[in-house]
Amino acid sequence: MTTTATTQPSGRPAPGAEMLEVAGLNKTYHSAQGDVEAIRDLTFSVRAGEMVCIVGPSGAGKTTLLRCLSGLLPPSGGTVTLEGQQVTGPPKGMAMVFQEYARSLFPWLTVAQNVELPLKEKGLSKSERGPKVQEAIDAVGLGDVPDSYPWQLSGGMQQRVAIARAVAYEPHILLMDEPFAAVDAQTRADLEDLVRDLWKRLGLTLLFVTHDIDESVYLGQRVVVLSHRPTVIMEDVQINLPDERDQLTTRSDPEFARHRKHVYELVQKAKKGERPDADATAVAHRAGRDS
Ligand SMILES: Nc1ncnc2c1ncn2[C@@H]1O[C@H](COP(=O)(O)OP(=O)(O)OP(=O)(O)O)[C@@H](O)[C@H]1O
Repeated sequence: MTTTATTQPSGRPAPGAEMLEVAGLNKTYHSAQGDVEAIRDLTFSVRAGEMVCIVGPSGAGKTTLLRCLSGLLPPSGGTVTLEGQQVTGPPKGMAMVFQEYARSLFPWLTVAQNVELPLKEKGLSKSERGPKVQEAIDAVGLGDVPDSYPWQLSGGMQQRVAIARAVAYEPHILLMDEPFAAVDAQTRADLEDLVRDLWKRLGLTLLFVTHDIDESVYLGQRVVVLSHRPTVIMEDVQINLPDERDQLTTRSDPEFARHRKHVYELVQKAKKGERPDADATAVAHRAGRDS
């Protein structure tokens, strides 16, 4: 499919333009212990400015998927296309935030230096970097600790640094891999609101992987539910909640409860090994053919 890439002054595609296209993606790991088919046949797309969450049972292949999307792992088949270009290595317009903030920040660099590093690698001059670093640190509420070292900060604050670093880079798409799994519940709620706020204010395109069903419904405009391994899509669920969300009102909205129930049931089915109808039929055909 071709991209109708009308771009904005920032170089990002205009909202609604095609951003990420995953077509027939599959991934099988080969090892001495045998082959592991992690991803079978994934097709979905993300438009510029969308917030898409991905949930699925443990071991479904979420990390494998993100690694294929970010060009860190070659797929066994199918394609990943970002802004019309096939992904064959880490793409320039992509940033990632991982669960393990402690490992992703450099302990010998200050908050500001951690945020600045990718901008140096991008080739920006010192005078260009300064305001972008300040803006990103302010945006995540760490404006008063630019000279602290990561190990002087709480877990939630460290994850804010990782988010600031990703945002300062001005990625066209931001991938987040269970970014709040290691922080306490209150901090997690604050960080969820921070991500929604940054997404809206900065016009980010976000792909957010989580184990947490409530979190996926609270954050996402869509929730893509993955089946058990080998992974296919169980359902791509549209979340019809207002764009203005907050922890109290949104989570007590009957529509939130309805979506939550639906996604929960899908994940339970996935855990039991149920598959979407089309794939189950294909598996039955394959079994019949092979017997
Ligand atoms: N390097 C590897 N070699 C062989 N198998 C692997 C490798 N990495 C992952 N797998 C297998 O691929 C499947 C998917 O793993 P993956 O880590 O992508 O799942 P996940 O959904 O991210 O899991 P979790 O939610 O528990 O983090 C699992 O069965 C896993 O054991």
